[in-house]
Amino acid sequence: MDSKKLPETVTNDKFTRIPSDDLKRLLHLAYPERWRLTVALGCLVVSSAVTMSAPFFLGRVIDTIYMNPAQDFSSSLTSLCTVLCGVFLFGAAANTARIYLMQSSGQQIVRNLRESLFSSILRQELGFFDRTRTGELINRLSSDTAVIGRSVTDNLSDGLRAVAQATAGVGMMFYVSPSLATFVRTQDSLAEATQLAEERISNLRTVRAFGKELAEVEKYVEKVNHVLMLAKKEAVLRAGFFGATGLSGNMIILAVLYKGGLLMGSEHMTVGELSSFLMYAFWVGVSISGMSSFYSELMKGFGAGTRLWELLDRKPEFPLNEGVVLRPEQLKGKLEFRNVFFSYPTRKDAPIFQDLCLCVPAGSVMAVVGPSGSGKSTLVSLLLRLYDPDTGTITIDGHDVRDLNPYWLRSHIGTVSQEPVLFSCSIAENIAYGAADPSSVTAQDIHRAAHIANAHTFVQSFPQGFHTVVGEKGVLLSGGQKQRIAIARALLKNPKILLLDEATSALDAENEFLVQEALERLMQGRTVLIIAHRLSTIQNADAVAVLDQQRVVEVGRHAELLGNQQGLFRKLMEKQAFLQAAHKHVLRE
Ligand SMILES: Nc1ncnc2c1ncn2[C@@H]1O[C@H](COP(=O)(O)OP(=O)(O)OP(=O)(O)O)[C@@H](O)[C@H]1O
Repeated sequence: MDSKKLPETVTNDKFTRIPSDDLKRLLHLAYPERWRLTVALGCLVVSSAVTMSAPFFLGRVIDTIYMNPAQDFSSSLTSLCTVLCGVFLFGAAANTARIYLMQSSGQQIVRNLRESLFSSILRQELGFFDRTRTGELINRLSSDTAVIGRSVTDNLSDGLRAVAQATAGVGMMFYVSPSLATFVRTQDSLAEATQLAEERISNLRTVRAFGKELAEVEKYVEKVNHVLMLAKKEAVLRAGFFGATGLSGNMIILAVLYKGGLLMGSEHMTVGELSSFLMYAFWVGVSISGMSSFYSELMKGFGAGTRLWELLDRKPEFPLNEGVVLRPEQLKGKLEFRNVFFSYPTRKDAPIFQDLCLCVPAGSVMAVVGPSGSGKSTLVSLLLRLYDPDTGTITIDGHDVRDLNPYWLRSHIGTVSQEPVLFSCSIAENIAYGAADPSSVTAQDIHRAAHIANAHTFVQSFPQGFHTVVGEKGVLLSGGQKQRIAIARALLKNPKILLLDEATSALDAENEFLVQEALERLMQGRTVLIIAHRLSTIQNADAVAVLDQQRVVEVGRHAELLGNQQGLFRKLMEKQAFLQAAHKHVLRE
């Protein structure tokens, strides 16, 4: 059968059958908590036994009252009730302990799951993040993990109790399968809505700048309406199902009363026996609905699990911490791109580089220029091994970066980008982030780096100095200030190789001078690849590489390249000079 034609059936099938591998994985998660869970199960047995014996003993109590109306039954009633009271207290204590143990181990399992999931997410190659939405990952981390945690503990214990209390009614469980498929889809659309909200909130400045709040609210409303529609469908199915089970429970009790009444009339049954029977019938009803909701909860667990396992098991395309580590004296910093062909994994049909070659001698400064979109930033990503070339090699001192340990590689490459990303913590912590071991960085190290990066004065002028918290992505700082913090961070890393992306945004003259001076200090004694926008940077570089048509079309010193009348570099410079002149002209008017 062609399974492609039946997506719905396939989805339903996936969630109505209990996949044995998934069951194993769920149980495996619970393994570290086995002792606590075993004690909890013991408590469950005790409390269930007490619960199940209650109707029997309560029947006895009723019989004691009704069967001996003439005699004095108060002493036997008192002793029976005292014993029962003790038994119920014991049962309640066991139940309390069970709930506590189940909940705490559930939380522990959720915690462990979140830890491994987060580390698995952070290990993935960048291409994975190009394809996967942030909101979806956040949803996996927060809600799916909690669903799974509940399904291995709370639900498992409730479920076991339900199974123990009623062996009948297994068939009823399968009633719920349609509502399960609906549930899984509800979760997915919720993830979509969350993703939209997350992206817009984190980029609120852009939303506000374009005055798009209302439009964004409309988009979000559309998504949550979809969630609501699915949730309503689920509610109808649930309502129908639980309404039906409630009705069947009542019908059972009515039938028992009718038949029991007749039996009592013919003196085949005592009133106590009938009461016990009724209570048992009631319990069977409760247990059946308990079992069905257990089944649906467990299925939710499997649904969430399937998505989580995928993420947990996903092997990153390249390793994080394996490969060759060079000795410090082996690392000189010579960079070479040899016949590199590259396209981004999400856009394989759009080649960025075709047969690109470029060599940067150790300790030299190479400025890269080229039209927008020519791949300047991509060169940086390839050197950092955020992506691998499709063919060709990239080497550092003759070693293919694919053979080098990516951790080691990145720890010897410093980067400062146009819009440096700072974390929402203090300035001191942001600077220390550059060091291999931030906890060993002293306040003096931070102050020294800030001095060299021309950041010390402005940081000290803040009331809280280096303890000032910079806000999400550093929004509380100006562009030039962020750059200088990023330079201080790169200084603490002390890398052999520097990859710089010069800011295009116009800084005021003083800020520009301070950033420029800090950058020059940072560049000293290192191999530098700089995406250059300023004429002074291009003029001072040891060589300039011009990117165009998916390759390096010209390399040479600034003066040499300008000498080539037909060259792209000259054209680019003329255009820039023209633009600058036009800009000045506009300003003067
Ligand atoms: N993560 C990505 N996934 C898919 N395509 C990408 C990705 N990043 C960049 N691109 C594409 O690759 C091409 C080169 O981008 P890149 O950022 O390297 O150019 P650039 O020369 O640095 O541009 P600019 O000067 O405008 O910053 C562009 O067409 C861009 O759309």
